[in-house]
Amino acid sequence: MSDVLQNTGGRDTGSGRGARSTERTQETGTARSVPVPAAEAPVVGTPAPESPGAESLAARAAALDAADPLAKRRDLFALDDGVVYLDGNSLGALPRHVPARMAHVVSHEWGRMRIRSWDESGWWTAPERIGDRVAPLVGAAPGQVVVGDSTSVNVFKALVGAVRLAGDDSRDEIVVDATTFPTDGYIAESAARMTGRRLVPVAPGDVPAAVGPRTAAALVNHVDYRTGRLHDLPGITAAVRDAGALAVWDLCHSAGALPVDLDANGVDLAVGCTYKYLNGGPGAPAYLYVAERHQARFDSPLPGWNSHADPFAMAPGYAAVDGARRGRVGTPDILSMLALEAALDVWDGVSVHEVRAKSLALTDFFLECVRAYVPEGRLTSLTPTAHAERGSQVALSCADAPAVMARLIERGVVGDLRRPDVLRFGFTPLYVGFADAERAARVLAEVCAEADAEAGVER
Ligand SMILES: Cc1ncc(COP(=O)(O)O)c(C=O)c1O
Ligand SMILES: Nc1c(O)cccc1C(=O)C[C@H](N)C(=O)O
Repeated sequence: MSDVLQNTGGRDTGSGRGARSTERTQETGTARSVPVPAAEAPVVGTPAPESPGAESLAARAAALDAADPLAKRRDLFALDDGVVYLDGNSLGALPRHVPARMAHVVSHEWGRMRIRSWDESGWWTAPERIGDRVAPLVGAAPGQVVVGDSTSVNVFKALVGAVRLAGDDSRDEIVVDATTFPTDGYIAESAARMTGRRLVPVAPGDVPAAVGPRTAAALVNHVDYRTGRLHDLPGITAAVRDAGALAVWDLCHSAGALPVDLDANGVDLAVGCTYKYLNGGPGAPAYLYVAERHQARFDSPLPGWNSHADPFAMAPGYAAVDGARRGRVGTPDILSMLALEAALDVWDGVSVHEVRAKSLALTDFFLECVRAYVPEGRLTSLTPTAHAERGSQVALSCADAPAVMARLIERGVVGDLRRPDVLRFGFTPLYVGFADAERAARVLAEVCAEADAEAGVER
């Protein structure tokens, strides 16, 4: 391979790691064994002379940043100048204005208004109001997205709801993305058992061939959390629907990073989190999309009182409310929900297409810098080079990934580790710039060289 990086295009590297068994041993976003970076830990400020081409790449980065229409958005976020934050695909950064907004919510709406806030501060309608703020970011017309609960819980609602919408008992299979983030796989397995269906795990690319008259629903991740591979949402959705089944998408790693176009692609149901590219904060509520055409028949497996047509009647029998609100369950987590609502302000005036263009330029440039700085064969890229197959993260693998990520974080380049050997770098176009990408690659090269020197490896 002539490339400095070997590229496995996001496919299994053949190292004997079954996707499932690896995924079941995931650690928290920043590997627990990795020291938390000091907020002020500086990154090397000037190009290291020994890095080939560093000066020209640094100059190119400066020019790209100067021409970047989104560059100013970074000022909206609380970030440390000396740190390159490439972990927004695990936890998005804090928009600066959120603490003051939350101080008002806590001291005034909760502290002074107390119970009146359910009506007068708009708490009761927050799930659907904020759903309508998320909707344009995922290409949905208003009235189809409701915010609340975790992604895991919404996967359950969406998948069981999809099987019920499919109706026909002869549709006795649920197809699931075999490379999925584990929670979706666990819940799909449970949903299959509960609904008396057989679970059929297949790679996303094989879903069109796997669906047929026996398929009730297919659950697929839009972007693979480990490799950063972007799956073909339009093509897979069309194949699933042509088979008479329902397409359910997990958008955790795509919403806020690239256009999703749920309505235009005829997606049936979708879920996603808001704490990654949407910057809603740790544990921010997730969302559920139910296409309008399905809403009247959507039969939630969690019919709590918040989705009752007349919740305050407190009637013993359940009667579902109309619309996206049917996806609600119980009392929403108002503080997290209002933090998310405030955080979404950073999207005002931003086009998702502009974000996508910058995301691709950033990941291209990062890969170019890694190729220039890191000796050939030291790292293997798991992220596809084709734009049509790439999300907004770069995943690089090497045998000593845990030690490499620990050193990177010590030096202020914050990515994360997915055991056993994946270094993940998330590029969040609203606050990551080209100079960040160049610095991250340069520090990565230094760290790899140090680790090699200590291990007595010559390249
Ligand atoms: C693709 C995907 N789905 C689901 C989840 C988990 O969702 P939650 O823990 O918020 O329920 C994550 C990340 O945590 C994820 O990356
Ligand atoms: N949700 C997380 C958490 O509560 C702690 C640490 C990490 C996370 C994550 O979101 C992990 C993430 N979904 C991933 O892609 O690996």
